[in-house]
Amino acid sequence: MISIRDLRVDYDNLCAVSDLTLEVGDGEVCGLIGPNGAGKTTTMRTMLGLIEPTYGSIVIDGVDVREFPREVNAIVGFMPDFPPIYEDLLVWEFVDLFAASYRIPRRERRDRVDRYLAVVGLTEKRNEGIPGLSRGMRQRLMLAKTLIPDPQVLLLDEPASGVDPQGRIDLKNIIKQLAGEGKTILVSSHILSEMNEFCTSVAIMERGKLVVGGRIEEVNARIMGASLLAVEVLDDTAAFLRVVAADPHAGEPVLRGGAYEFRFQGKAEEASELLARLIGEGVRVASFSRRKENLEELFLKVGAKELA
Ligand SMILES: Nc1ncnc2c1ncn2[C@@H]1O[C@H](COP(=O)(O)OP(=O)(O)OP(=O)(O)O)[C@@H](O)[C@H]1O
Repeated sequence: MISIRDLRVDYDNLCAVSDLTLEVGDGEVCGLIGPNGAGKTTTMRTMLGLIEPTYGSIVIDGVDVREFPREVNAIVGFMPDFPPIYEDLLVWEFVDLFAASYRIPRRERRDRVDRYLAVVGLTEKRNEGIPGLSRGMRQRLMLAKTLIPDPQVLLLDEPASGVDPQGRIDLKNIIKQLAGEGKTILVSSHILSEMNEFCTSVAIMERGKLVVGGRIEEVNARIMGASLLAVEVLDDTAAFLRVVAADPHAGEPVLRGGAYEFRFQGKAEEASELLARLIGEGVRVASFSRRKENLEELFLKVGAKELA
């Protein structure tokens, strides 16, 4: 469990994180999302006790980071965005090196190394050299290394950055599996498209501040509305606009690429009733589609300050 309260972090004159309150429970994957410079890395480094906060508290699994930074290090596994990697080792040797640094006895090490290579899907690469690994495989190797001490909490800083699409799917599945085992995971990204598939909650940061946060469904319901409707009408736009304006679930239509788009807070049945009313009023509907808004659109909106 991660619990951050009223966190503020300053670098000299720059406030990198301000008023950040965030909770991530066991078995949860929280997506820490924001553009470059939003404060994601600073937040993670502060959670590790590497940066002293100006004020606020961070408690991880009941341990206060400020008071007991060493204890926190035993609970948290951190994977930086571009971690150093020793090129002249074999895959298993790299993980074994870290197992040795955690003083895991030699006889237990082999099992431990093989277990985590299997978790990250690198068993087949066990005896290969690191230079031959793709960026995605390197990230998985770093994850195996991070998992060696069996941390309850994982902080993954942009793990998918520079990774190809298949590599991202692999990472996503591994993260899901780890959450399924009850780990608490905070994963940062500025690429949103795949985050909504495996995160249980999101915290969207912009210039050090949390702009929106909460469980994915709540964020969907609160901010994005249930769905987005796109309707293409042939002629009678006035009648169309009148019917939509009278619908309690519909937001204001905006003409985009020949179709009117608007947020719709109702269910599928209510969307279907709206379509029936439009047709009943003589509006010639050429197309009518309803889709869920995804996080990427939310992020664009957040960036565009539409939520103010
Ligand atoms: N060591 C430092 N000294 C001074 N300013 C810093 C330092 N590290 C980061 N910053 C500044 O703090 C702000 C937050 O940076 P941070 O790296 O936490 O953002 P981020 O969301 O992780 O971005 P990125 O995706 O680029 O890593 C930025 O304005 C950055 O320039």
